[in-house]
Amino acid sequence: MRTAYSVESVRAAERELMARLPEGALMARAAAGLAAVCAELLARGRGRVYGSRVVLLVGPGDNGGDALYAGARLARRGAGVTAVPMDPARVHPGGLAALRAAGGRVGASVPERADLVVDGLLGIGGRGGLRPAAAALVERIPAGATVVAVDLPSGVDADTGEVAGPAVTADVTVTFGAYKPGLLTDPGASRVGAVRLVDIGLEPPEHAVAMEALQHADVARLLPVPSASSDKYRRGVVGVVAGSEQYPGAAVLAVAGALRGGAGAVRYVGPAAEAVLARFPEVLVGRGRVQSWVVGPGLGAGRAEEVGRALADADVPVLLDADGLRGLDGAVVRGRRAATLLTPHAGEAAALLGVAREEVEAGRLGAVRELARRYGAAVLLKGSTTLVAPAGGGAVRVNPTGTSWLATAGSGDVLSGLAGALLAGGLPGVDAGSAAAYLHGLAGRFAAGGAPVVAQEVAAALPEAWRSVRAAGQ
Ligand SMILES: NC(=O)C1=CN([C@@H]2O[C@H](COP(=O)(O)OP(=O)(O)OC[C@H]3O[C@@H](n4cnc5c(N)ncnc54)[C@H](O)[C@@H]3O)[C@@H](O)[C@H]2O)[C@@H](O)CC1
Ligand SMILES: Nc1ncnc2c1ncn2[C@@H]1O[C@H](COP(=O)(O)OP(=O)(O)O)[C@@H](O)[C@H]1O
Ligand SMILES: [K+]
Repeated sequence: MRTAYSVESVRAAERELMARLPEGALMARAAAGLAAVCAELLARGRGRVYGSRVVLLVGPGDNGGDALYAGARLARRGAGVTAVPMDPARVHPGGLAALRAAGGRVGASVPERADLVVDGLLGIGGRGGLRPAAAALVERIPAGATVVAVDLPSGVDADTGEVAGPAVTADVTVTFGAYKPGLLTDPGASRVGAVRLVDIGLEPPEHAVAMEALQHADVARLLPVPSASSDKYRRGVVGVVAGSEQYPGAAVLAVAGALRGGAGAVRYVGPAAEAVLARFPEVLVGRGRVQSWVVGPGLGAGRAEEVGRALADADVPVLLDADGLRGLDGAVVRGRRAATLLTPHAGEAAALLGVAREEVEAGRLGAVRELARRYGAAVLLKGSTTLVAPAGGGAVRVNPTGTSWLATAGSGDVLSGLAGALLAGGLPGVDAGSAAAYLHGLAGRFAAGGAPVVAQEVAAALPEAWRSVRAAGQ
C-alpha cells in the first residue's frame, strides 16, 4: 500500500524526529537525496554532472534550504549552479553559505539556458496560489530544461492537490519522508511527473494516513476467489437494474462488468433483456434473491421507483450510478443497514452537492469526502484520478491504474457492474470500489495499449487484469 500523510502529521513526525537528531540533520538527509536524483538525471541526460548548468529557484523557507544544500553538492561535483531567490532578503542562510562555499553563485534573474531547474520555491508551507514574485520565476523556466520539484511542485496544495493559478509542472518530484495527498490527487497529480520518495527516517503514525493507493498485492488480497465449496449463490448474485429502451447498451455493459467481476450469476431487471440475452445468454432475467444491486446505468429519467426499491432492500449492498443518483435522498441512504456505494463522475457529484462541476474538478478530494459524509456511504468519484472515500471517514483511496483512454462512452457502466460483483462477493464498499477501479484501470491500459479503446474491450480485458493482479498475490 502506498500511503500519503497530511501536512499536519508530516510536521508532527518531523518535530519528533528532529528532537532526537543534531540540528540540520534532517535537511541534510533531504538535500542528499535530492542531489542524488538530480545527479542521476544529469548523468542520464548529458552523460555527466561536471559542466552541467543547474538553476535553483529558491523560496524563503526550508524548501529553498533543501534546494541550496543540494545545489552545493552538485557544485562540488563540477556543475555550474546559479541560485535565483524569490526574495533576496529571505533566503535560508545556512544553505546559501553552503552553496557559495561550494562555488555556486546567486543571480537576480533566471538564466536563459539550463540543463536542470530545481524548484525549491515552496514546499509544505505553501499557501494559496503562487504570489507574483514566485510566479514570475516559474514563467521564466527555460524550455527544454528538466524540472525537479523539491518535496512538491510549487503552487500545488500539499493536502488537497488544488492548484490556484500558476504552478510548476515537474518532470520529477523528489518528496521527503512521506507522500502528501496533493501528489496523488488531480489537479496536483498531473503536475508532479515521476515521484521519488526519499527516506529521511520519518515515521508518521498509521492512524494518520490521509490517503492510500492500493498496489497489485493489496488488490490480490481483496479479490474473492471461489473455493472447492463455492457455488454460484455463495459467489454472489448481482442484480442489475440498468438500461432503457433508449439506452439498452448500458445494461449490456454493466452486465459484462458484473460477469467479469466474478459474480456467480447476474440477474437482469429492466426493459433491455433482449439485448442483454443476445450478448450474454447466461444471465437470469427478472427479480429474485441477490447479494448486491447495481442500479442506474442508462436508466433514463422517471425510474425513481426502481431505485427506491433497491435501496429499501435493507440487507443487500447497493451500488448507485448515473441515473440512479438522480434526486438521491440522503436520509434513506444514511438509514440503510447494508453498504451503499455511490459512483458519480464530476458532473453527477456536482449535482449531488449542489455546486458547479468545475468546483468538484478543482477540489476532488474535498468533494468525495463531503459526499461520503453527507450520505453516510462509500463514494467513488470517477475521473482523471479516481478517488474512493469510505462511509465512516478515514483514508481516501486513490486509484493508481487507469488511462485517459477510459474516457469513452460506457466504460463507467462496466465499472459499476464490476464493483457490484465485488460487493456481492462480500467486500465492504470502499474495498469493492477501489479494487474495481484498480482492475478497470488496468484492463483499460491492457485494452488500449496506447490506442483508442471501446467499453466492451475494457470488459473483455478484465480477465487479463485479474490474472495480472493475482500473479502478484502468489
Ligand atoms: N521541517 C523539516 O524537518 C524538514 C523540512 N524540509 C523542507 O522544508 C519544507 C517546508 O519548509 P517551510 O515550512 O519553511 O515552508 P516552505 O519552504 O514550503 O514555504 C514557506 C514560506 O513560503 C512563503 N509562502 C507561502 N505561500 C506562498 C505563496 N503562495 N507564494 C509565495 N510565498 C509563499 C511563506 O511566507 C513562508 O515564508 C518542506 O516542504 C521540505 O522541502 C526538508 O528539509 C526535510 C526536513
Ligand atoms: N481523464 C481520464 N483519465 C482516466 N480515466 C478517466 C478519465 N476520464 C474518465 N475516466 C474514467 O472513465 C470512466 C468513465 O465513466 P463515466 O464518466 O461514468 O462514463 P460513462 O457513463 O459513459 O460510462 C470512469 O471509470 C472514469 O474514471
Ligand atoms: K517545491
